[in-house]
This record gives sequence, C-alpha cells and structure tokens, in this order.
Amino acid sequence: PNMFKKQQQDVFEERYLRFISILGKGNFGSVELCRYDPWGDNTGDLVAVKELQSNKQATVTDFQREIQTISSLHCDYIVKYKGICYSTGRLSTKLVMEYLPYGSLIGYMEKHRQNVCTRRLLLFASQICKGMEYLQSMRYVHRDLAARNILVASDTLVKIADFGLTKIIPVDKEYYRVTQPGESPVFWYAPESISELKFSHKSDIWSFGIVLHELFSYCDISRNPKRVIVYPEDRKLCPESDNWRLPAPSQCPPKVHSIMMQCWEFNSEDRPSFSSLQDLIENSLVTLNR
Ligand SMILES: COc1ccc(-c2cccc3nc(Nc4ccc(N5CCN(C)CC5)cc4)nn23)cc1
Repeated sequence: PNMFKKQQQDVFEERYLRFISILGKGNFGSVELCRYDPWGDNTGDLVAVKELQSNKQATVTDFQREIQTISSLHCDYIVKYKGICYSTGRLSTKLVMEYLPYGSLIGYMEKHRQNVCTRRLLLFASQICKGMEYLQSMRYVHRDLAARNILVASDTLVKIADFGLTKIIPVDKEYYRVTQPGESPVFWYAPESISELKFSHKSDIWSFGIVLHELFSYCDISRNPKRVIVYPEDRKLCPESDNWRLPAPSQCPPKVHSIMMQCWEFNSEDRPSFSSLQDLIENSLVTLNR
C-alpha cells in the first residue's frame, strides 16, 4: 500500500535552476536565490537553494538529516520544502525551498522598525510559537531557535527556518543529549543545555524567551549588551548562580517581560509549554487593546 511509498521527492533539474544572487552564507555552505525556469521564459518560480560547501562526511550526513527533517514538516509557520536537486557536477545534493521575499527577521526589523507596533511583534511571536508547537507535536527539538533563523514571508507572516541542528527526541526520553558542545552562541541556550548538553522542548522554550526579547528589542542586538554566558567551568556567569536575567527592552509591556521570565525559569519543568505560551501571548494581545 502506498503508505510505505517513499514520499515523492520533487526533483529539480540543475539545468533549469538559474542562479540570481547569494542570500546568505553559513559555516555549512550557502543559500542562493534561483529561478526554476524549465520554460526558459522567466515565468518560473523564485526558490531558495541551500547547498553544502564542505564535503566533510559529518556535514553531508547532517545535511541529509536536515533535508529529511524539513521535508517532513507541513506548517504555515515553517519554511516550506519544495524538493532537491542532484548537482551532477559537484556530486552534491541541493535543498530547494520556497523563497521568502522579505528575508531574515533581523534585516526586516532594521529596515521597518519604525512602523512595527507591539501588536505586530506579538503576532510574530504567536506565529513562531505555533510553528514551535507543531515542531514539538512531531517530537522535534529545534536547538537553534533565534531571530537569525526566522524569515519574513510578508508584513504579517514570519516562518521558522534552518533545521540544521534539529533533532528527534527518542520515544522513551524527554530530552536529547548531544555529544559535544555546538557552535551556536550560548546566549540562546538554556542552562541545562550549557552545563549538561541536554536539549528538550523545554530548552526550546528558553530560546523562545530569548527570541521574544530579540523581537521586543527590534533585533537591535547591538543596543542590548549581550551577556556572554561562558561554559560551566566559569559557573559564576551561569544564569542560575546569580539568577541574572535580561532586563525588559525599552517600551516592552511588563506582561511580555513576565512571559520571557517564565521561559527563563532555571528548572525546565517550571517553564510554560508552547500551547500555554500561545494563551499568554493571545492574552497580552487582548489586554493591549483595552
Ligand atoms: C544563512 O543565510 C540564509 C539565507 C537564506 C535562507 C533562506 C532559506 C529558505 C528560504 C529563504 N527565503 C529567503 N529570503 C531572503 C530574502 C532576502 C534576503 N536578503 C536581501 C537583502 N540582502 C542585503 C541580504 C539578504 C535574504 C533572504 N532566505 N531564505 C536561510 C539562511
């Protein structure tokens, strides 16, 4: 029966994939804006194409897992997978995704911060929360939730992107333990992720709290002194020891800062779930209007 049929992967032929510009580079490789134009008349779709630069086996395996992950996700608040392109020349696979014209949330905030009101920040927050709720329902832990990994589809729609570090929680466990510290800045990491390399839905909640702070700081990360939390050997800087947390960004409603503080509870069990976060955000939206 077809439920065992491998999901038909849309294959994009490299010869019709017309390079337009580089959208971004990471330590993995690059993401390019291309037009997939089989008719050769510029009527084809614009797509974002991610390809690996290094062919270190580890990254190839990670990239294949990323493709596996993103192709299994179907949610309005997660960037859409379109297919793959087998690049014959470089014997590498390219990941083809929908192109979001407004780019990264950070770039969008820099450009449009004057006319982004609190209501819109809360709309974006609730969309990210819905995307994370869906991800959790699929037993995925993102592990790299940050404003830099949020893309803007329109003035009223943002989507979660970049599933390079996403892991599936094993059925019998509540968390995923990585073998070595990652490269991501620990600023977004929950204390247990720093000290025990443990990642769970509750550590994603901590990162969501940081994203909420980024949103209400208009991603102006330069303005907020980034407290670099060093690794546990230097325990005095870990949040739990001196209980230090990020202060409310200017003009941030107290209710919203209290939501952030709940996400930053030291004990992961005390943090809200994405569904209760949804209610807290809706609730602040409502009280905003009064
Ligand atoms: C690490 O860099 C990237 C770059 C692009 C993507 C990505 C993945 C999946 C879909 C997708 N849509 C867009 N759109 C987009 C649009 C504009 C720009 N910028 C335009 C202005 N430039 C100065 C900077 C890039 C960047 C991305 N980017 N994008 C992910 C990571």
